[in-house]
Amino acid sequence: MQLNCLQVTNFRNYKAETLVLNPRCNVIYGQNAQGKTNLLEAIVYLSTGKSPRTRFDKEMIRFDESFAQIKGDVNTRDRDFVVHIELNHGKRRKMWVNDVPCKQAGELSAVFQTVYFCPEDLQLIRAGGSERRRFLDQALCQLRPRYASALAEYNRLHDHKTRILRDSDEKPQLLELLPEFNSQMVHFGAIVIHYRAHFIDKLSHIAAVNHMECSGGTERLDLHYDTVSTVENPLADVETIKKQLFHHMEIHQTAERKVRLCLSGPHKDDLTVHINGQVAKKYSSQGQTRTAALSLKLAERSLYQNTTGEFPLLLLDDVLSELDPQRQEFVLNRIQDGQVFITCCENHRLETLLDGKVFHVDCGRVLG
Ligand SMILES: Nc1ncnc2c1ncn2[C@@H]1O[C@H](COP(=O)(O)OP(=O)(O)OP(=O)(O)O)[C@@H](O)[C@H]1O
Repeated sequence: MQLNCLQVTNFRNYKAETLVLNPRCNVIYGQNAQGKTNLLEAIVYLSTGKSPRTRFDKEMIRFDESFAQIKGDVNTRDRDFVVHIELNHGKRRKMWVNDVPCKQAGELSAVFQTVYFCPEDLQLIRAGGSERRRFLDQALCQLRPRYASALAEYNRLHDHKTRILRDSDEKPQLLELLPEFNSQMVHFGAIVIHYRAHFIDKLSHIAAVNHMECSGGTERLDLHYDTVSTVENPLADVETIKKQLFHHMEIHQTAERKVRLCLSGPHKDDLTVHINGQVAKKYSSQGQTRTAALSLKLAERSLYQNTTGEFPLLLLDDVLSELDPQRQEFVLNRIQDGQVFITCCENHRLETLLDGKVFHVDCGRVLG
């Protein structure tokens, strides 16, 4: 899969730019704050309908402009697609694939997929469970449309149930709706757990191999899926998970009403990471954290390739300069296939190493 051409209009600090891209490697270089990450953000947004940096679409519209557009010419499964998104202040965004309007962002991921890696991804190992859930969700939503719709439905129900519990003093009659909410949440929650478990199962094997190799054969990486305690085997079929999830909700009903919070369901899931038997979040060094985050992201990329037969676009935002020579070598060896985008502050040896094209970015202009 490859992005042949990217057009941005009024996107972040870009007025109107068109980049004709290399099928292998595209190096985007420039001083700080010139617009390198903005271009990667545009590509991620085009493939997922989500920005890796903000929840608010309006932030991506150029200051003092009323709209922004991103357009990409994509080739995948030997077919050409034009993916197009328009953002407008005060209006819903619009998305098209080959001029056909899209209802959901998942329709974009059906055309092309991206794996984005930036220095903040160290938080994947260091931060709380929400960062790792975000990683799982972002990866699975691109890979499995059924997961994306089950998750959206689950989140909608969860928000609604949270409001009912929160406002239960003022509107106690709404508590009568909870059994219906619980049964719906169990239905969609079981699908979410099922997909997460299978994804982590496959990811853990590839990530462990990556980590072992990247650490020079000295470190063992283990991933473990932590979900609702009554779910005995998250790899089981959806019906079995449903029953066990339902049991958990039942035994937490009274407590939920008391603390007015949703205490049961996969919204509290986590992916625990161990390095040589120790919890990475607590004990890993900077280097181990970087290696583990890298191993996970590159495993995500391999998994896409195993599932779809094509490599997703790999976007490396200012990460190589943060890595020591051994890890740089590891990354560069791993990305000899598929299309890659790399941002950096200097036009260094990458172009020759990976046989690609270099774009110099300066004040929101692409100088070629
Ligand atoms: N909506 C917007 N309209 C106009 N300019 C914006 C908008 N959002 C961000 N910018 C500008 O974009 C620039 C940052 O771009 P970006 O994050 O791509 O930089 P970068 O080249 O990746 O820098 P660094 O190397 O420091 O990471 C800033 O100057 C910021 O003010």
